[in-house]
Amino acid sequence: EKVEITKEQRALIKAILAAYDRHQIPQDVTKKLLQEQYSAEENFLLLTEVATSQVQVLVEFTKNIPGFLSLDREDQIALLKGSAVEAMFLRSAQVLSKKMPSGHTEVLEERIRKSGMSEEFMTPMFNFYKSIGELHMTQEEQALLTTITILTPDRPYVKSHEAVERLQETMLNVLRKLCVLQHPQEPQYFARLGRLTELRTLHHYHAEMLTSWKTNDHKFTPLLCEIWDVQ
Ligand SMILES: CC(C)c1onc(-c2c(Cl)cccc2Cl)c1COc1ccc2cc(-c3cccc(C(=O)O)c3)sc2c1
Repeated sequence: EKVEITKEQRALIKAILAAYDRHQIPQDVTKKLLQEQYSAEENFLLLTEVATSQVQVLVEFTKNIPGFLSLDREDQIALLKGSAVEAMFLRSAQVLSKKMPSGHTEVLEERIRKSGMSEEFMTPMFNFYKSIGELHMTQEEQALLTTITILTPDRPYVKSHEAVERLQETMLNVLRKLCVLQHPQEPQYFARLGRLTELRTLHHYHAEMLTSWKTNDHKFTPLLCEIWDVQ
């Protein structure tokens, strides 16, 4: 049967896309990735700076997700803490899969590979980046996928599970229709997007990455310590 996007769903896509485009890491932060010299310390510091800026951007973006601010306040925090790593994998994946004209791709890959991270995380991380690159997501799909990741009901300490689930379901319905309309040649496309739940295993790896950095006495910013419960 014909897939129709309703007026409300179109308004939802417009609001989420506008928020996604409006909240970006400032140029002066991302420009440093291109300029500063290379060393494990410098790379780690730059990645920490960009990640911190990305969290600030993520908080602003999340506040513009229709319905998010009407959730219980503690649940809003729990959703942000629970999804930050996954949202940042998605964002850095856009950069690494040459989706961004900014020319950061090679530089970012180099700095991530040489940031003092244990080798064992490189393979799963760059496999994920490769699978994202092969999806050729549109801007709307990226924005909606980030929104759906943030609105995952089963994060630690979320109390009103149903309220979050209802919001996420609304967004999933829109994304499902978008995928059919924007990738008619690939009926499995939405299912492939769903397989990004491998994001969760990356989240698990990331917790170990943080520990390995910490044991090597790497410092994080107060915001990252708060959102990742480190220190
Ligand atoms: C604290 C730090 C050492 C760290 O710990 N774990 C991770 C991580 C790593 Cl490695 C990989 C995945 C996820 C995480 Cl969370 C990080 C670095 O995380 C980030 C987070 C966001 C972004 C956005 C970027 C970016 C570049 C150019 C342009 C743009 C743009 O949006 O224009 C964005 S780079 C970048 C690096």
